[in-house]
Amino acid sequence: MSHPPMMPFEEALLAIESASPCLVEKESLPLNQALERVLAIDVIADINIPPADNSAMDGYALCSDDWQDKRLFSVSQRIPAGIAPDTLQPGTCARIFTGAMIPKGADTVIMQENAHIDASGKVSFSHIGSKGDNVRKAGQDVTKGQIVLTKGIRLKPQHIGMLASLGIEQVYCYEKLKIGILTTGDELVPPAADRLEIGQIYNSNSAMLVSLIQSLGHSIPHVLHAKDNIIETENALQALSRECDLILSSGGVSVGEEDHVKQVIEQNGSLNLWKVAIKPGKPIVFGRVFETPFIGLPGNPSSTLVTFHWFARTAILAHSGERYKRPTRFKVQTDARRSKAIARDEFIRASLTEQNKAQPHAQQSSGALFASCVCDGYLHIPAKHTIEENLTYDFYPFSSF
Ligand SMILES: Nc1nc2c(c(=O)[nH]1)N[C@H]1C(S)=C(S)[C@@H](COP(=O)(O)OP(=O)(O)OC[C@H]3O[C@@H](n4cnc5c(N)ncnc54)[C@H](O)[C@@H]3O)O[C@H]1N2
Ligand code: MOO
Repeated sequence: MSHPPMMPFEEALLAIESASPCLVEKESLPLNQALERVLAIDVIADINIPPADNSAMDGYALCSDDWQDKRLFSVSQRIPAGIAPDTLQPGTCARIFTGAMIPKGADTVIMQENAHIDASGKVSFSHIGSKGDNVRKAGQDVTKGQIVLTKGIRLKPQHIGMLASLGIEQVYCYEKLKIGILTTGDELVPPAADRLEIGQIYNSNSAMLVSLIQSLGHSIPHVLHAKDNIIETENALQALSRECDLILSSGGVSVGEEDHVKQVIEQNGSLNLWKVAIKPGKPIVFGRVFETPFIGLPGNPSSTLVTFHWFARTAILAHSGERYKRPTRFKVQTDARRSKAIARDEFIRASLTEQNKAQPHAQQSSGALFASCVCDGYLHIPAKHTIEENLTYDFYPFSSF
């Protein structure tokens, strides 16, 4: 029996990165609801930040050319933050406070720790530093007309702060994606079931997929489960397609006659991707069913996790308008050795030692989820590579996803 060639990991990833159009519209949100939402427009500054030259210190503003050692200055005005100062009288200084506007005619602020006030209230300065010291120039942070935040970023607290400092209180974000989840399998019962009958296991992928999607900030209108038959699978996919922007499933995508997801997609949509050279997680379906974009992940829980991290997450980011960046990685060595090279890119669940070496967990079965609970991330062994102590490999911490 001949087997179709597997699709290389990198090729599958590129295909998903380039073929996932944005599926959602923009909505306007007040800043207090915009945290972790995806920005739908470029934000251009229509003011300078700071708007005017201002003092970085509590002290005295003067014209640096007027300074001489021991020269006495009279204090011609007092400038707290929030008021418009007068032009500085030549040869004088102004008492000034942090954040207050620098008066015209002054170019430098001397902090009060370096000022000496005599009995008559005149001030001299032991040293002045350089011209411009302690003056925060208008626009030094952001210049009017500058693109400050770009479309596609996920808004973090510092972005919200920046928007507020531009005077923006409503911002356009992409709507959340509505993602439907389908798990499949006769052997699965919900974790709430009292006890397992012979042959049964708890449905762990359902809760795991829900939380993976929650961690990306999207909504999950429906979570369904179908027994291993065409009718239930088809009904569930049809129901999900009515209310969701995207459907994610686990299980039923292998080659056995009990694997119905693939068949239902073939009859009611289209398949784009099939058998990726990745371990764990070879069988993946990427296509459309009843007009709705669909990603079918393998049912083995570790395969579900790995293929979610690499493929579903990538597609979800793109479909939700979020700019995609490959997960952060760093180079590590490993104590492990393996002279045999395999044809698939491997994502080995591994811990980092104090010497920053990756130590693979002993149990790497695609059905075994425990390793990913006690490890730090994935050690990536590219296809056709052996594992050797003196070579370096990419390590992807789970927090990168
Ligand atoms: N003859 C072949 N058999 C298999 C192949 C193959 O190429 N030829 N590929 C294997 C690989 S690799 C994987 S991965 C699985 C993928 O199978 P499916 O995605 O069709 O998943 P199922 O068969 O439905 O289940 C696999 C496994 O995972 C357990 N499972 C499924 N759903 C859940 C869930 N929601 N929660 C917890 N556990 C779940 C299920 O009980 C099975 O043990 O196919 C191999 N076979
Ligand atoms: O790679 Mo499969 O995904 O071995 O379980």
